[in-house]
Amino acid sequence: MEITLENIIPIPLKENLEKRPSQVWQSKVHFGPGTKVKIKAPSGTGKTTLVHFLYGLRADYTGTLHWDTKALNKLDADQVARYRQSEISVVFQDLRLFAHLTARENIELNRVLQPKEPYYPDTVIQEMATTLQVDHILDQACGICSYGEQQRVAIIRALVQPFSLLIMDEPFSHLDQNNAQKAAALIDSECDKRGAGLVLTDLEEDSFFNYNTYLSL
Ligand SMILES: Nc1ncnc2c1ncn2[C@@H]1O[C@H](COP(=O)(O)OP(=O)(O)OP(=O)(O)O)[C@@H](O)[C@H]1O
Repeated sequence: MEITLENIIPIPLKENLEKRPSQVWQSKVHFGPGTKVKIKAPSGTGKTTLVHFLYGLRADYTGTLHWDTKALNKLDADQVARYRQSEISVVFQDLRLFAHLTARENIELNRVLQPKEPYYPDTVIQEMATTLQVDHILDQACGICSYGEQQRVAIIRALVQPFSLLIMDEPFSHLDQNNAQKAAALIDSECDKRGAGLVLTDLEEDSFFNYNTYLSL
């Protein structure tokens, strides 16, 4: 899928935006397959706001946001659900895991929520968890996992479904360099396997991916 933003202004940030330039807000921007985009911006400039707009969770903006050729606000609930099942995957900054479900159950929900076959067999959960060193907490409730463990579970959850665009909001904020490197390598390989695009927001620069584009907010 392609996401196109045209002249988007978040209503809560409108006054601030009049004081500073941005390469995303009040511009025309495309996100789509095959392109890795890094959005580096200081705290409070709207990274999470942007991710919520892109995923269709918030619409308190002016301007237009298209998923492929349709304005997001013209898609019905079924169409939005289908995109989220098979085209767009996300790692939220606040992760949005179910605290009372185990790590495996959280991941499994995403894996099986497919109209046809799951993209991957369930054995892939164990493989990815071993790669990211969270296999020992797979059967533990997410609510009692450390934030860094939960972050890796949320990353795996995003990777077990099909997608052509992966959006991640500060996905490595609680990972040490070694674990962030492993997670990035797994993400990179899963994106390349699907020919998918990546949009990653963060406070700092990183060398985890070969970004095609860098944008400021
Ligand atoms: N639903 C909302 N309604 C009104 N204002 C909001 C809403 N969500 C966020 N804001 C405000 O918009 C600004 C940007 O918030 P946002 O969480 O998008 O920033 P961020 O760049 O992700 O920050 P951080 O790096 O600290 O996570 C903040 O000043 C915040 O208070």
